[in-house]
Amino acid sequence: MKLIILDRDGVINEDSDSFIKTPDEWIALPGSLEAIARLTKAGYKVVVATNQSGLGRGYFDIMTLNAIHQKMQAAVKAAGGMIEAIFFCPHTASDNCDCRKPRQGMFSSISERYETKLDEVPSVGDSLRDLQAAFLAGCTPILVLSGKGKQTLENGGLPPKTVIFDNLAAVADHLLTREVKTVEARDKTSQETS
Ligand SMILES: O=P(O)(O)OC[C@@H](O)[C@H]1O[C@@H](OP(=O)(O)O)[C@@H](O)[C@@H](O)[C@@H]1O
Ligand SMILES: [Mg+2]
Ligand SMILES: [Zn+2]
Repeated sequence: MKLIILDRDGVINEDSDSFIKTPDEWIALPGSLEAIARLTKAGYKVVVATNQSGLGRGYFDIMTLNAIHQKMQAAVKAAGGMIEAIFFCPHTASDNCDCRKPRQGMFSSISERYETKLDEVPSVGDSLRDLQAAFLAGCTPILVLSGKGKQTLENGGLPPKTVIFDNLAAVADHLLTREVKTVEARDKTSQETS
């Protein structure tokens, strides 16, 4: 199974220091919807894992979060892609839950849901906690420089194996080009041995 795990704010859509509190505040980042469509068409299952402490803080309620995600799903579908599932942590840091990144609770849930280990699964984020949760879950941490990504890079301390791309479109380019090269290499090898 080809799986990719995406952080939401700062990767798919613009982030805000005052949180994304309404559907109107949800604005897709340039190229992100098309990137999800390309990954979908290439056979990737696209899953979102997002910290949404705004719920626990009372900045918005679950109906509003669902409306934000309906808008995101409609935008992705209109671009020709699909988000298979959205996992979110509603808690604040003081709740000390297991699902808030950098803890890996959401990643364990994804592994259970899809009955697959997450070794080397690409996991894209703009915050250090996204990368830490991904690394702990055995994924390949991918930092994008959109959202808080540039600040995350400047702050340093990235987990081992982290790879860095400008944005989600560049991540899709990399993953899909790598696949073509793999196929070409396989074809070349099979031609040489035939
Ligand atoms: O990037 P993802 O995980 O999709 O979502 C991040 C949001 O839940 C919010 O997370 C908050 O962090 P705290 O929860 O206050 O530490 C802040 O960083 C906000 O700017 C941000 O919008
Ligand atoms: Mg983020
Ligand atoms: Zn949680």
